[in-house]
Amino acid sequence: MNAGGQDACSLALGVVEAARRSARVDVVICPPFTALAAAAHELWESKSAVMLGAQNMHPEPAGAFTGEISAPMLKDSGATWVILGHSERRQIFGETDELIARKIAAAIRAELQPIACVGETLEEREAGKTLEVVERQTRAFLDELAKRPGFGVIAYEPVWAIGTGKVARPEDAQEVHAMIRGLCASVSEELAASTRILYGGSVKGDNAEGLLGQADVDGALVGGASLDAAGFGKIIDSAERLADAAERG
Ligand SMILES: O=C[C@H](O)COP(=O)(O)O
Repeated sequence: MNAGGQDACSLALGVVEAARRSARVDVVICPPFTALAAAAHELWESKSAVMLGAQNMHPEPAGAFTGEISAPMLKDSGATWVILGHSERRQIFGETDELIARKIAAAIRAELQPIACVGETLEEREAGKTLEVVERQTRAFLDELAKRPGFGVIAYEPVWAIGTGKVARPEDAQEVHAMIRGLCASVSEELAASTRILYGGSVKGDNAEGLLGQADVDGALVGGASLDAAGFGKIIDSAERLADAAERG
């Protein structure tokens, strides 16, 4: 519930400018529902390659679900992506693995690209259960992602790192990302090769390169730092530098 209305439009335009410096990085902005249509208009007017996503949706396409937003409604607003299973949805609103899998299936059916989130709490990490928890959460929706390899992405967001300023060490993020990649490979090599796995949790301009430089970290899901276009631009620049270096070998 940040940057609604006009804030979202000026922020979107700031991101559009920052993204123009990058030729290789895919950028998606996910404003609140109420700002989707206005942000879509700004992106269209500016002829930007920046894409638009929402932060949640209901699994049913229509019906008596007062106050909910469906995949077709998001598409009408101009969104082509949707974040699903964010830890705040799991923790505050009690969303289960099963419900999140239904939402992911519904998004794919509606041609919306899901950003499927997983991640352990501090308690689970301290109990040594990180890999077990993330594996359970990932397995719950993997068959849905496998129906369209490369269409959806997975975001690993340790709950203790979200909005806290406590970023995961790059090697710790890599360990979890490698496990998720392995789960994808257990379904198919195509799924493993084509699924982008993002890291989220206190990503900022000054720590992005270390995280994005890990073998299985393909991108970032950015919260707080995305509320400032200049700061977000530094993350895009880091990704661009790494992509450039990879291309040059
Ligand atoms: O939705 C964004 C992620 O939860 C990360 O948030 P953060 O970058 O503020 O830690």
